[in-house]
Amino acid sequence: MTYPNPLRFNPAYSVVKQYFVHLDDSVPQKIVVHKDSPRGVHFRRAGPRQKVYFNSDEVHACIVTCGGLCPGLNTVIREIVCGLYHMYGVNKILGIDGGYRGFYSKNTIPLTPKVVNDIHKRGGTIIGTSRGGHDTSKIVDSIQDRGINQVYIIGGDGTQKGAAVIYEEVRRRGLKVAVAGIPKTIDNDIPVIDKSFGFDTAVEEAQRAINAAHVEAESTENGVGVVKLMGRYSGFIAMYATLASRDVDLCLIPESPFYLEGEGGLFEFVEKRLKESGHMVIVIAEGAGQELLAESLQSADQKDASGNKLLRDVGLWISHKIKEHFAKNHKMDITLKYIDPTYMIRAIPSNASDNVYCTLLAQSAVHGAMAGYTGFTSGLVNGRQTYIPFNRITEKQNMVVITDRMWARLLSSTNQPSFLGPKDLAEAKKQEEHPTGLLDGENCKEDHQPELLFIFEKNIVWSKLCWQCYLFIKALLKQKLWKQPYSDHGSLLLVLDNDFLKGRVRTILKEHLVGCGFAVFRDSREKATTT
Ligand SMILES: Nc1ncnc2c1ncn2[C@@H]1O[C@H](COP(=O)(O)OP(=O)(O)OP(=O)(O)O)[C@@H](O)[C@H]1O
Ligand SMILES: O=P(O)(O)OC[C@H]1O[C@](O)(CO)[C@@H](O)[C@@H]1O
Ligand SMILES: [Mg+2]
Repeated sequence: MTYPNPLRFNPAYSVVKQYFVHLDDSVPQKIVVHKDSPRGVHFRRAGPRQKVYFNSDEVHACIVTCGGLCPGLNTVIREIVCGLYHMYGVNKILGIDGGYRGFYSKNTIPLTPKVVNDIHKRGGTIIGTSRGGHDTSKIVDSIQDRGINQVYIIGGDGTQKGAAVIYEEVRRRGLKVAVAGIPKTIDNDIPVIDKSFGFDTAVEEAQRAINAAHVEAESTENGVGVVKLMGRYSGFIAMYATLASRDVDLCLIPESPFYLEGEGGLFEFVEKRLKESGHMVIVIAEGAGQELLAESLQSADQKDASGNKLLRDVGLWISHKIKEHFAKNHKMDITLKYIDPTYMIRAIPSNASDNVYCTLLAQSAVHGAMAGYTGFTSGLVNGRQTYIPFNRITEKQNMVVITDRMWARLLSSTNQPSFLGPKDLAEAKKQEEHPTGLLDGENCKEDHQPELLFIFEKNIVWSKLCWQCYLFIKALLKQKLWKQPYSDHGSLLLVLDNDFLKGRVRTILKEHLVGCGFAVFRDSREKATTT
């Protein structure tokens, strides 16, 4: 059963030409394609439909926010409530208190346009958030018992995985419930979408910390300012904040391994830059260099309630290491100031452009749910609002591709080392002279014909590698993280003791190495597999 969309009588919208989105409208995921390449994945274009699946009176909606804070959460809540109320005449809207566990352990919070009127001016989330506590069957019981038929779930990669499970359970029970996600990630680590809401605000706020570090550094002789920014596995905030600032001399992100000692190392660069300019600023993403920390601090791995690895403070660690190096070698007297603005950056309200972005995401989610779509995340793809199936959002992580132009821009703006040795650079040059045509890491999955290859110790087929894998393996070799042997195959085996690195390695294995045709051993007893 469908109903005419009540928006057709809305004076604000009824004058818009072609206000309703055609059912067949779609948005391509890849916007730059070659002449003869296939059309690729397309997503449904978001927006109001001629017909809606829910009669406004029967809608009972709820909103939940999960995971860490992000600027704009309150704006999204506000705009879902106002969108449902003003555009569709829905007035039964509940806030779920404190994340997923709130479905079954807390009272709900009634939400009206009046309650949410001013909340976009505040940071945080008025309905609270949490990690852990995802009990699918209790959550869906609660949805069923309360008669909820639209569930709006705002959160990061973990939350969207949780939303996908809720959607499956709702389907299994045959309930008439729309499950809609809104992607939230200050780290910008959700794939497919152009960028996440709150990201611009975070980058803007990071400028204040970088400015402070710069002022401190340039006011003393050999002043070093270190700023730690968020970015568990993806260094986007650090990269964009660095590019925006122009005062940063060195940006370190999880995707680009580095080392401290010796030729081409970090200490050498710091010394050089201090000699040249008398001061320097280092921006470091919290997930950068975790493998180096793990080597020097042998403490047990800890996890948060959602199972995310708790990171060690890399900012504190690197500050200590730099001070220790210069003190030990009596090289020069330095003054180092460490600034950790991480929580300040995510606890603020969203800026003007993020507010508009949040409004579009929220309204798109509302239009989608009202039209009867479910199991989707509302997201901006190539500048267009779309509905993205959960599995596309949860299957991989968005990471900085260090062979993309953006990272190259950063390297050229900071003039920092790439942390590749002379031999690596010679290899890299060779690759440039005989390119495989796969300079964009993203392409390697599709363009390489997978064939079963083992990684032999001295015989890695470099020409088969995409740029990302090339740099990655080189960095691992340098850090001696490949361990011999898996003798019956004569192949190298990657043995990593540290959980964090395993996570990163797994992502790169999945995204790139397998795409480049490598066989991957899951553990020493398993057979090689190309999946
Ligand atoms: N695989 C999963 N299946 C079901 N629920 C999950 C899964 N992963 C995470 N969750 C749930 O999603 C919620 C949020 O997860 P998490 O704490 O990892 O934050 P997130 O959504 O990834 O956001 P952030 O950007 O802050 O990391 C938690 O309540 C957690 O229990
Ligand atoms: O201290 P919390 O709340 O667990 O959040 C820390 C993590 O959350 C994030 O901000 C993602 O939301 C990461 O950048 C960071 O590692
Ligand atoms: Mg997450």
